[in-house]
Amino acid sequence: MSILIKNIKQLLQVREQQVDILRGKAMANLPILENAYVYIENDTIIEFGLMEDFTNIEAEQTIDATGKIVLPSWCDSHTHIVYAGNRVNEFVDRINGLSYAEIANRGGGILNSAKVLAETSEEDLYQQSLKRLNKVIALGTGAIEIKTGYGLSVASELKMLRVVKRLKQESLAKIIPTLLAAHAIPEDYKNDKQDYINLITDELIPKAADLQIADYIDVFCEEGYFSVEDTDAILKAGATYHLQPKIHVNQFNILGGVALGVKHKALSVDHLEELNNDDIEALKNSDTMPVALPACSFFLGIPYTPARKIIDSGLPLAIATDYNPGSTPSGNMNFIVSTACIKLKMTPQEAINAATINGAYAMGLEKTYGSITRGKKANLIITKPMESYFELPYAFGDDPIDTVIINGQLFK
Ligand SMILES: N=CN[C@@H](CCC(=O)O)C(=O)O
Ligand SMILES: [Zn+2]
Repeated sequence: MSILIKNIKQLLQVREQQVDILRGKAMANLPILENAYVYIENDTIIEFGLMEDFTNIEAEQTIDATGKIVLPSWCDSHTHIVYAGNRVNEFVDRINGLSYAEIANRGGGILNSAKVLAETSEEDLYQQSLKRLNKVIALGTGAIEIKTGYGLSVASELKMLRVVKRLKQESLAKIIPTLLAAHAIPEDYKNDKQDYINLITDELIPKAADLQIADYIDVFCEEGYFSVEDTDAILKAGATYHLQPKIHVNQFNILGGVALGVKHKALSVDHLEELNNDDIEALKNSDTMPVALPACSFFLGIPYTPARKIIDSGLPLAIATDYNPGSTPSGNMNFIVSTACIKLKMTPQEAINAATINGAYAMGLEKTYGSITRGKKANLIITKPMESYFELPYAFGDDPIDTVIINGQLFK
């Protein structure tokens, strides 16, 4: 199958040379071609350029993108989209004054999702998750990380990983599985946290590694969940099985998880709603990507990650949805890009870089996704007609997308 997209008003994120990561000031540069074309064959970007340099290419399908913007599909590097049911009652409880922590302390929160997931068949869990996955692909996401963490037992965590594996096999989108068994202390272990940690390090990690069913390891390093010492032990066990960390840190409290993540060569440290100078210093001269999750801040009413401080310190930044039933029941990357501009004070150029190339980096996919580069995967968004790409973040809450191409195939 070959597709030619012609008369593109603005072609965004055009990189002649491979770029792995954008840090600091480099995030302000979003390379664009005005009045351009892209040619794809099967699942690969073959050629692109200006219409004035276009010499006829015979394609099986030609799309006229007059007045429209084309860009690489979004790379969402942090989600929990495999879950069962929802937590809409807790949403109402929070409106009525309870905090996220108070709900969790009453046995709600992650434990509530774990209980429902345990009672849900694997097939049902797959179908519920597939619906969400297809919804976010139609919203422009072409590569997505999916975490476990609502299993909290060997059997249920493996059930979640099998569901992610099936999504990965059956979807056109690129899917990256992460083992987040250390998401909360299960009810049965509430007085024996160490026993649960041992179960993760001695049983679950070796099993997941043996099945080659997880690419990364995650821990929720937070008061009331896993301490820095717990996180250290779990990441050490993960390293034995070559599972690189991508961890939840600094969502509510600064415990020292950022420096710990850097010490363990984490691919990313995510959340960072709370961040101090020691954290910034720890991230300098590292290859760890800070990841902001602005929709979580929006939904919970907690501080936004200080993106300006991060970028102005010369660090890179990625943005992701955190799609999950408790703190972010939305996987709309278009909204994330808007929120990054409106609330994190990122420019449209920085936000789009954070949601494409840097998002790809935060999943280890920077060589194959995240930019319009010859040889990369043909995952593209064609927008509805607009004056300029600034309208993408500006018209927040709109669905700006006309067509989605995933792996060289028309999805929407
Ligand atoms: N903070 C930990 N995990 C999720 C929320 C999980 C939940 O509430 O179900 C997050 O990233 O926000
Ligand atoms: Zn999360």
